[in-house]
Amino acid sequence: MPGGPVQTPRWQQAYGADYHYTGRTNTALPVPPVLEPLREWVRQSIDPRLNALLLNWYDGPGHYIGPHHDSTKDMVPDSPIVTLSFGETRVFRLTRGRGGEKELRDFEASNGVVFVLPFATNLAWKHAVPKSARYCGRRISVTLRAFTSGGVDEVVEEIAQNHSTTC
Ligand SMILES: O=C(O)CCC(=O)C(=O)O
Ligand SMILES: [Fe+2]
Repeated sequence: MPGGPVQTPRWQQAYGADYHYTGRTNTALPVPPVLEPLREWVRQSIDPRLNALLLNWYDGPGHYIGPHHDSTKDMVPDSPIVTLSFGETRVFRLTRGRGGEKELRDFEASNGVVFVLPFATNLAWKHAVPKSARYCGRRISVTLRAFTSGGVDEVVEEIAQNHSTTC
């Protein structure tokens, strides 16, 4: 159904800035306090421009994300995509090319691991978190991206304005 709800084989929620992917939008909620320390740590340790969060929950063998490039619409040029992994260990897979020419790199996304995907790598390689019958637990990934507009600061500003009183 064009523009209507679509099944996603995992749970997903954006915070701070709407997240666009494959023609769809995940509408953002304000960043909850529980995620602020993660956002701050990533901004201080990796890149202060990272302003938007996306959470993915993978529950059991049926949940996955297929090979894709992250959309760079509204993304700050040359900013990295950072992924924090929590819970069940999964494979984070990079692929490039097709058929016999296909290159594949698997990384272990275990609890507490941080991946930094440079902007150019996202353009050159697809990434995926494949499904497997051996998964029985839950993995939560927190990804951070830098968007030129609609970032966390604007959301915070908007909330402040909506809740400001004149008296
Ligand atoms: O869960 C992950 O590690 C990857 C998530 C992802 O690729 C995405 O949200 O675009
Ligand atoms: Fe992605």
